[in-house]
Amino acid sequence: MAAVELHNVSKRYSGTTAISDLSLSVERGEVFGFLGPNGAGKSTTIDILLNYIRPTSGSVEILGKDVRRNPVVVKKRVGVLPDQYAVFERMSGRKHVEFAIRSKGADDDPTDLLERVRLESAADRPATSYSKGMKQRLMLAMGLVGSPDLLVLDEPSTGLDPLGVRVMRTIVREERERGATVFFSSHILEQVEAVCDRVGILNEGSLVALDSMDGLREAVGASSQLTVTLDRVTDGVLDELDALDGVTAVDVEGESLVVACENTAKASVIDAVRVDGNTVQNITTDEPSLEDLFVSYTTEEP
Ligand SMILES: Nc1ncnc2c1ncn2[C@@H]1O[C@H](COP(=O)(O)OP(=O)(O)OP(=O)(O)O)[C@@H](O)[C@H]1O
Repeated sequence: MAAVELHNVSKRYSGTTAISDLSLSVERGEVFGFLGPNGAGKSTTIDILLNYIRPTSGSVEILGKDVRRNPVVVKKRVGVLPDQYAVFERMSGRKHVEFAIRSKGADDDPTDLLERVRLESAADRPATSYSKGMKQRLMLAMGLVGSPDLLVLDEPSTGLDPLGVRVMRTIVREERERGATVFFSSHILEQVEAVCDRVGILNEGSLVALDSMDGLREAVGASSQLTVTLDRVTDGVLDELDALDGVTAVDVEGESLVVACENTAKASVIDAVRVDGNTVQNITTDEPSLEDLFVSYTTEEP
């Protein structure tokens, strides 16, 4: 049984399509990164899967239950770190956690939860006096109440200090070890890269990539750009490169050739440019990063 299933979900606001026919399945025990630039539709998707808003069409199942037909069951088994939150006036961090425990009918020890998010020394201060990162860690402690089967983290790294980023990563790993599923949304690839098993990239309301981190790395690593500076660029060199398998583009910049090619073709490129007795003066390679891949998926046709 999947932890999260979206079946052909669309959401239209007057004049705006926020989500378009989105289908997605997240397995139990998986840490899933939900990536996309601002306005891609991440929060809308999360609001639909948490049953905060109704989709225009399509349906959502969480842990095998339709969220519209079983809202209470779903709520009990899901922990959320929301994108937007406010703390209660005059209530300490500890009181916030105790409130969450009561609301969920759980029996967690508030001190344990506050220690997990490294707020033990500030636990009895009013939460209104916390920094943004501390408030976010407090919300995370509240999301962990009741050992949820699914933890939904909406943009969890915004506003976090380095300690907060470490706490977040540790907790995601601990939750995965416990067997929980984590659905982690972010517009920052680096933050999902460190913890996620699989990522989906959302752009303008549609999923444009869905792969394991390793799969994405392979896709990125499969091609690179070589810049080869020669003593002179001859027609013979260009003909040789044109004829090579795995070369996708060649640009001439003065005495340099900028060659886009598959990684496996790099050695042949270096051999080919030596035709006509040319001498190689310099070679540099430019490997695209996962960040480049994210940008390419979200700004142009991949
Ligand atoms: N209540 C609303 N009324 C009208 N349009 C909305 C509403 N909520 C979201 N939208 C639009 O839907 C689209 C998706 O917004 P959404 O907030 O889901 O994106 P996001 O990926 O979460 O962005 P961000 O990273 O900035 O939070 C945007 O074009 C947004 O303007």
